[in-house]
Amino acid sequence: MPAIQVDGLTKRFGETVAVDDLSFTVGSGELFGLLGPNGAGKSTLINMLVTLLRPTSGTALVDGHDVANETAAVRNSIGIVFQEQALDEELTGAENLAFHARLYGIRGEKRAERMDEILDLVGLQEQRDDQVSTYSGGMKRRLEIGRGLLHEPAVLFLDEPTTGLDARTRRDSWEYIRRLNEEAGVSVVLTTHYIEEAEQLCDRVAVVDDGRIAAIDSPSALTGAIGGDVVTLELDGPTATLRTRLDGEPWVAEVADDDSGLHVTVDHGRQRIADLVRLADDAGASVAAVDVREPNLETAFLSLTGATIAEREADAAGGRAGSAGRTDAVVGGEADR
Ligand SMILES: Nc1ncnc2c1ncn2[C@@H]1O[C@H](COP(=O)(O)OP(=O)(O)OP(=O)(O)O)[C@@H](O)[C@H]1O
Repeated sequence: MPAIQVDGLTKRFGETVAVDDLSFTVGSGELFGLLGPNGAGKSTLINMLVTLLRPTSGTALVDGHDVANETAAVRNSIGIVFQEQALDEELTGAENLAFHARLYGIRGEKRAERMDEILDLVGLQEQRDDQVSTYSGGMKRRLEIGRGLLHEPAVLFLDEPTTGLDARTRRDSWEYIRRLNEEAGVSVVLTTHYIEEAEQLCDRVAVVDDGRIAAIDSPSALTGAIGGDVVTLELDGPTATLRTRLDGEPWVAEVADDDSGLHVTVDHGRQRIADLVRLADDAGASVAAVDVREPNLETAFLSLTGATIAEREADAAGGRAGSAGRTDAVVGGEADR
């Protein structure tokens, strides 16, 4: 049984289509990422999957349970870590876990055992009796992740799990997330707007843009699909002859030009620089500068959506400033239906 099966899932807020007719499957045991800029619809999607928002249309099964009418079963099958921290800072790490375990009806010896396992898994055994207010940002995040795993959920949802952490702590967090995915055997669905996080951590990534999935595949397949490196030649002199010559070269996959220069797509860009400079010389154009961009998820995102994540976020910030319509209380009124 897949961890998640989504069919035609849609969520509208008035005129805004936050999630637009999505269909995809997350395999059991998979570490699955939703990558997209702020405002792409990732949180809305997650909130429907964890039963905090009712879909406008479409269906979603989590661990085989329907999010629209098997709310309790879905909630028992999942762990959630939200963007905003939700720990009691006055309590110790162990007390935070114990409180949560009680909520889930985990009692007696079982509770002590499970807490021990979790504290080992997230590397907080030594600090279990320290007050959470003394924890670093990374430790707090690990405690929250551990808490989400206490009741042995089939699927763990992490909404922007490393936002606000410094680069080093972010990398450490990836280690823990990978470990719990492997050791605890839990399927993980995380949202991120960090390209590197999706690339380094996820088995498969859905590129989400404007409520839709632009592509879904492993990071290497997504980057491979753009095909080759892009060598940009900044040129002095006419470029028409050079363009024609390049079009005739079997090792050149594509040529495009704009104000910044001639963009030549080739395999192994660095090894082709000498050839490109020679061809330019022969064609009467001299090369003022060369730049090589090797494909990564950032360039894949760009080629799939026509903009970088940063550009999309700037657009969204502009749009948001202009509309006062958004209510941030995503669960408002819908949580306890
Ligand atoms: N409760 C709401 N009421 C009205 N509009 C909403 C609501 N929640 C989200 N939206 C809109 O739906 C779109 C998707 O938002 P969503 O929060 O899901 O994006 P996101 O990718 O998760 O970004 P973020 O990381 O900022 O949460 C945005 O245009 C947003 O303004």
